Amino acid sequence: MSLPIITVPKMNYRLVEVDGIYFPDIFAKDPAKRMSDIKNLQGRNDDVIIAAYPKAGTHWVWEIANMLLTKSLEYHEKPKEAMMMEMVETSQLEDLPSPRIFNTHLRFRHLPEDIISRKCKVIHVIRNPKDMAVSRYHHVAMSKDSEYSGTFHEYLSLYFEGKIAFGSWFDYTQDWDNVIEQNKDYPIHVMVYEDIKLKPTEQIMKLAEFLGVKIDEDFAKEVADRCSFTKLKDAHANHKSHFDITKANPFDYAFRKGTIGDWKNWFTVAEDEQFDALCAERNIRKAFIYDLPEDS
Ligand SMILES: Nc1ncnc2c1ncn2[C@@H]1O[C@H](COP(=O)(O)OS(=O)(=O)O)[C@@H](OP(=O)(O)O)[C@H]1O
Repeated sequence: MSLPIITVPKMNYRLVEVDGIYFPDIFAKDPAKRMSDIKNLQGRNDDVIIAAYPKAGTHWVWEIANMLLTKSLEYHEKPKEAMMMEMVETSQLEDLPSPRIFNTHLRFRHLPEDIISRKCKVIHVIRNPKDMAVSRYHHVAMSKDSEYSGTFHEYLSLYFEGKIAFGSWFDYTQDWDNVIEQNKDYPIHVMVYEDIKLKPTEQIMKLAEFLGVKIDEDFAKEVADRCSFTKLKDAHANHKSHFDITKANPFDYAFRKGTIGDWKNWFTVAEDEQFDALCAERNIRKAFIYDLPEDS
């Protein structure tokens, strides 16, 4: 069966529509098979999944979770397979040592059935969607996979329409919101990028509790420090192999700026209003649209 394919203007890769999301055709020759292989992946009770829309801070949370689960402040060279579970053959995921921490941009319904039936812990990371739009634009403009040659404003139109990898932020957010609402007995811990940024120790303590890891506040402080933007960026500069896919500085898009509210430097007033109107139209809950107070 041939799947709908979308060619995105000024973007190197094409998007294949599989089960309601747009899958970049560079990740897999047969995206439908990849999605079905993921569904069939054998789980382990201590698997952890970090699920987030692109640019929510997935890799940051991965480092924090890894330090907590291993109770170590060492930087772990992230296995390529842990980058995004949908980016690699599932056979590579099977061999990873425990505890496996998988990153994904997929929806809850796409996750491995065995992992879900074991009630493995899921961390759902959210971030101000306007900042994610800016961050994603830089990613696609810098990555040699996408080599996006449009302007920020052209990209933002695609973002509003959802014609981008993994689909619309509005759909993604509503989908996860419904899942959390309807599966109250499933262990899903929501982390807000801005909260981690502003109160890292508190957020790390809460994550440790969710993961069932006993730590004291001093350890949480040390994890926060080791995972600060500057230190993580430096650490990853030494682990080049995972981020060597860009044509410019290979680390610029993975650890670009790490700030709250950069969208104000990029959105026009009209775009800001359009985005807010779409949020209202789609009944997106305020909790998903973090913003800085006016006077900050
Ligand atoms: N330690 C720390 N502190 C604050 N911010 C951080 C940190 N680490 C990563 N980042 C920022 O997170 C953005 C990348 O998000 P993801 O890891 O989810 O990207 S991806 O979807 O996996 O490509 C990207 O955001 P922008 O800087 O706004 O582009 C990264 O810089």
